[in-house]
Amino acid sequence: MSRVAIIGATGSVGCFAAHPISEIPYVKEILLVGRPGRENLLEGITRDFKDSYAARGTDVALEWTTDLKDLAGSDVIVYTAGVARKSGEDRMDLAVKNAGIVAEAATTIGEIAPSAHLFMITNPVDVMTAVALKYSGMKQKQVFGLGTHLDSMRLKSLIAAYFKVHVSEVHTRIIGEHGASMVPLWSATTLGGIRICNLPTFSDLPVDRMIESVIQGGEMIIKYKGSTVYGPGEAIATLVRTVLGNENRILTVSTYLKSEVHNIGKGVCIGVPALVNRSGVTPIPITIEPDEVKAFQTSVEKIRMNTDLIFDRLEKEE
Ligand SMILES: NC(=O)c1ccc[n+]([C@@H]2O[C@H](COP(=O)([O-])OP(=O)(O)OC[C@H]3O[C@@H](n4cnc5c(N)ncnc54)[C@H](O)[C@@H]3O)[C@@H](O)[C@H]2O)c1
Ligand SMILES: O=C(O)C[C@H](O)C(=O)O
Repeated sequence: MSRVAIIGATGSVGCFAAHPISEIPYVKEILLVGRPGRENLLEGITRDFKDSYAARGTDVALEWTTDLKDLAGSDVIVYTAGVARKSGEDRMDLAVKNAGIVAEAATTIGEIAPSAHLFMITNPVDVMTAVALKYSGMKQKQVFGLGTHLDSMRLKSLIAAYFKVHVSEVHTRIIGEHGASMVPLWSATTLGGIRICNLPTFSDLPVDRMIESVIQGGEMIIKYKGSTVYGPGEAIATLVRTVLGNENRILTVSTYLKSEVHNIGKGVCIGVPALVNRSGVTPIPITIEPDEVKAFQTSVEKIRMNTDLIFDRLEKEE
């Protein structure tokens, strides 16, 4: 039975994620991690959750801490600490601020919990995954980010609604940046197992409008309600369950690329389809259409440039 730690647990997404994570059958302990000075808030959140566990009949031990040393023995560490964007900002605007926070924490995590899986949520998530990987010194398989999994779920929801089918009938994937340069893989999108491009009605599908809606998905929610919570929270729990349950699912997460996608993106952390199980995350080799290759190349270069800028800056600060 496993222990999951959530860093940034006083924040919107970290706090909510503790709820679906507590429903995962393999989870026996949850540790909520917050900053010193937030003790009362952490105690209040913990008491409130414990009431919900009693009401639901959940047998999970829940504790809180402000000391990263308590991460020892964690199986999965979900990292949600850092600043969130406000409406009108780009996720990349958070890179400098959050990189410093992530680099410091990742260094400690690598020392305290070197065999855990480190699962990054903090934005810009692709760049933060690279920072966490470098500064934790952990293995590539162990450090991954939510990447374009949430974007893929947003597209899945739009396609299901358009065709009036259950979401489970839709398989789709967005790869690349969790941001404006994301790349929808229509070539890998199926409805009831049939390639969507082979459906007579595919030409009517408002693909551009759908992708724009996914790109703007986070922005619109932040504009209307302040932060995205339930979508990312459930998506986080899916990944935690897949790892702890050794479920061998193929999910689109941010991971360290070698040559898996047309030899593009070596050394960059970005969203690609990956096998997810108890050993961690392994990107799977794929072949995609020429226009998708071109768009993925553009997305990779954007993330590579921003990651290099952040690494330079962090090195200068050391
Ligand atoms: N990848 C995704 O799909 C996805 C989804 C949702 C949120 N996010 C990102 O997750 C992060 C958290 O989002 P949120 O809405 O919960 O934000 P929030 O402002 O509600 O919470 C931020 C959390 O980080 C902590 N924090 C802030 N500055 C810190 C610092 N200097 N050191 C340590 N901890 C610090 C806060 O105490 C709080 O617990 C943001 O970067 C956001 O963009 C990513
Ligand atoms: O959009 C954001 O800033 C939050 C998150 O990345 C999301 O897509 O919900």
